[in-house]
Amino acid sequence: MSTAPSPSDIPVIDISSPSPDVAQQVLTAASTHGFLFIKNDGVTIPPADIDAMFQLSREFFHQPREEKAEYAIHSEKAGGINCGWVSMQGESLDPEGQKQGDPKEAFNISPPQAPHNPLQPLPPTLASSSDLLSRFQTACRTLCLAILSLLGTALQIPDSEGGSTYFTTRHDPYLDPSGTIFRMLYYPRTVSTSRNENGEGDETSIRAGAHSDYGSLTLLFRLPGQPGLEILTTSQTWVPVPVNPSPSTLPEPPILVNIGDLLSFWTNGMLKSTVHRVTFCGGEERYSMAYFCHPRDEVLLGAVPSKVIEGFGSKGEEELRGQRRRLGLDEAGEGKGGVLTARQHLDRRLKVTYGL
Ligand SMILES: O=C(O)CCC(=O)C(=O)O
Ligand SMILES: [Fe+2]
Repeated sequence: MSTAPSPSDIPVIDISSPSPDVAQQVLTAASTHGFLFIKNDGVTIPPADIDAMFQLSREFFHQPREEKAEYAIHSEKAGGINCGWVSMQGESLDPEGQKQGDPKEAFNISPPQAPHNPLQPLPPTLASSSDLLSRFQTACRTLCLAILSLLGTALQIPDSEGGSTYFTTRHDPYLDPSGTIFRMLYYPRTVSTSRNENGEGDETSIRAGAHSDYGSLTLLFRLPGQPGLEILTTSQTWVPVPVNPSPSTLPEPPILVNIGDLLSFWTNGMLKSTVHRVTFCGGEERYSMAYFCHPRDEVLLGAVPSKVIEGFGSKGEEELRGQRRRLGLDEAGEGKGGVLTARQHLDRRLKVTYGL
């Protein structure tokens, strides 16, 4: 009897010497867990920059509310549709499962290297570290492209269709705008007191509601001693994902990567866009950072030309059905048959999240 994969099986993959074997390891993790750890090589995303980014995040979120509110998301000063500051309870990642929005704050920053994006005005605390911010986002992008290239290799996309560059060329922000966004997250210290009749915490014990990510890949940075992230396994149980799965051998926490909805659609459900959430787990203040990598807006999410995906066949259907349910696509009768563009998919998700 096969057992459901558990987060303790999420592999730590060293991609510093890319090879077909490494590519296969990435594909296997992406199609069983939808999550994988990438060993931090100390160069692509220097640990010192990760530390400096967390320090910057602390400084920013600890400022008085007015300083942040000036750049509130959807305000004129925010600088773009999904940019700027999200206040406590300003966002609901699981609108059906939660009465209130998530008890967290966020600040969304658009890519620095996209010439067609209007320059996003940043609050002084962040603007004074704009070099660090740009460098960090560029490094995140480099890592995402390396992973996308490995996926192209493992899926054996024919060279005539772009081979290992199939995904990377579709992510080039110089050609078109994209939904790529970098997000700093702050979960203030809060005491969860609500219990239901079974003694279980209700939705107030949730810091970020159950959701899957919207883009193609997400890089997630967390801090040791700040747990809370959980993934929903195929046996429908919530299991924590450690910050560092092998602290004795890895001095630096590896970088957590998860597959988003777009890559799942694109691969006919072979890659898993796994549902995850953040729980209180002690209720101390918590910081995290997420780099949401998206393809260019106009990219069509039709089938990727891959014999590997064809061979996977209908096994991805359940994954796709779950996604459609989460997105309300079946109920609305939307999106059936037609191939969505990356932007259409993102707009749909943002509408639900922010009630736009
Ligand atoms: O804070 C975390 O650990 C996860 C956040 C997350 O899943 C998200 O923002 O999409
Ligand atoms: Fe997420």
